[in-house]
Amino acid sequence: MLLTNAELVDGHTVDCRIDGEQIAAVDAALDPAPNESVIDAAGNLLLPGAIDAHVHFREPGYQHKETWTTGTRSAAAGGVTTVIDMPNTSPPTTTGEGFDAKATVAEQACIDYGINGGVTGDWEPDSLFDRPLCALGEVFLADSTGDMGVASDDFADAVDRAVDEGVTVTVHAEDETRFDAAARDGDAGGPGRAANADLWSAYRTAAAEAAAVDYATDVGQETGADIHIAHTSTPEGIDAAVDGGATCEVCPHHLYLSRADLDELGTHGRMNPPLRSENRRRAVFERVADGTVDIVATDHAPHTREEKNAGLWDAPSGVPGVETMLPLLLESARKGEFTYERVVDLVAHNPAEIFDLESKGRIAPGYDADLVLVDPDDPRAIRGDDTHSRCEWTPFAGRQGVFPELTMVRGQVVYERTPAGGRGRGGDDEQFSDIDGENVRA
Ligand SMILES: NC(=O)N[C@@H](CC(=O)O)C(=O)O
Ligand SMILES: [Zn+2]
Ligand SMILES: [Zn+2]
Repeated sequence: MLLTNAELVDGHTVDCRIDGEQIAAVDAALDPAPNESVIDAAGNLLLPGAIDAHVHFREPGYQHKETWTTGTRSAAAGGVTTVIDMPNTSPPTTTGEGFDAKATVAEQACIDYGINGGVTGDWEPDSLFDRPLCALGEVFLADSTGDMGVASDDFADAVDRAVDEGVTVTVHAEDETRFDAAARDGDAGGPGRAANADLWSAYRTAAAEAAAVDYATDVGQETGADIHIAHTSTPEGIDAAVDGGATCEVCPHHLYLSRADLDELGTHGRMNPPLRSENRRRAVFERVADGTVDIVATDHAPHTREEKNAGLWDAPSGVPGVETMLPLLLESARKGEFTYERVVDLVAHNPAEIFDLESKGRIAPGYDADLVLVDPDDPRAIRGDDTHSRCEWTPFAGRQGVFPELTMVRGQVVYERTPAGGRGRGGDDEQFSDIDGENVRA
């Protein structure tokens, strides 16, 4: 197959030949071979498929929130060709058996994936490390969805083990002892007392993040482990990660939303770590734009609308995001808030490097043909009803995103939007193919 006249983020216009699952050649002009199928990509930007290094696809255990089928379709429609799935499912991915249960359902994936191993007081590292794990984590230094918070000793032991096994440790860094209990208990959300969603941000303090990042990076430096700090939400947390020799990620919700949005979002804006002040959001944005932050990943954490509509203290934490990450970043690039090269670093080059996805993340001969075509000048409104996640809502409703025209995984078109039926999203003009996603470690 030949993609012709595609523009790369460095401004070059190229033809790209795909042979089977890999990119065979990238050149200014390639002649189609007899019988070679040709896709004219003139006017489109050609990007490496995005790697979302932090998703919760909920299966096994919580299929009413998301499944591997709905989660990976949502990913494909958003230009994500590889995901790394987190262990807080049921059973949790903390034993060999737990891993196998997830590996079986993950075969429904229509994009490629990695499966992480989780750590709890009673995890079974021996059987777990027998399996083709992508990384360890997220290891929860504070409770979040799934109540998998670990004690410090267990964390340190797990990091030791990860060093022996040569895997990266992704850390959920919040220190519960630094939460502001008064913010919670001052408005316990009891009968008749509506708890304001902003109290979640007041409760799970910014200081709790920086303290936990310091702790995790200390353990990392003592052991020589590769520590990756998940979903950093504050400039202090990012700077602590960098100072401590760790890599870090920022989620779209901490880039584009702040406490100022909570009036509108209500409990749908509750996640861990929580939304921060507009000042902190801007400082986080700067660190993403200037390259301080290594990756953007979504922490795609779907819950049903019904679940999210419970009172503040009862609603589960987490927001979906796998489908809107690349579109939001491309819209920022379109508006000049950062460069297209930066976008590709954040969602392709850097995650591939951090998580040792050797055949992924680049448009070059020999790499997997995980590719996305977008019309960079055609943003659309984001709507919950248009997304393909089972939860069918998004905290980014009303914002603009630049969505893929076509997404390809290892040379197979998995998602395509055809202009024929008018170019609205979510209509008959979208097509998915049920290709067989593969475990990146298997
Ligand atoms: N981020 C969240 O608020 N929730 C995540 C868990 C997590 O990443 O902490 C979830 O699985 O729901
Ligand atoms: Zn987390
Ligand atoms: Zn998470």
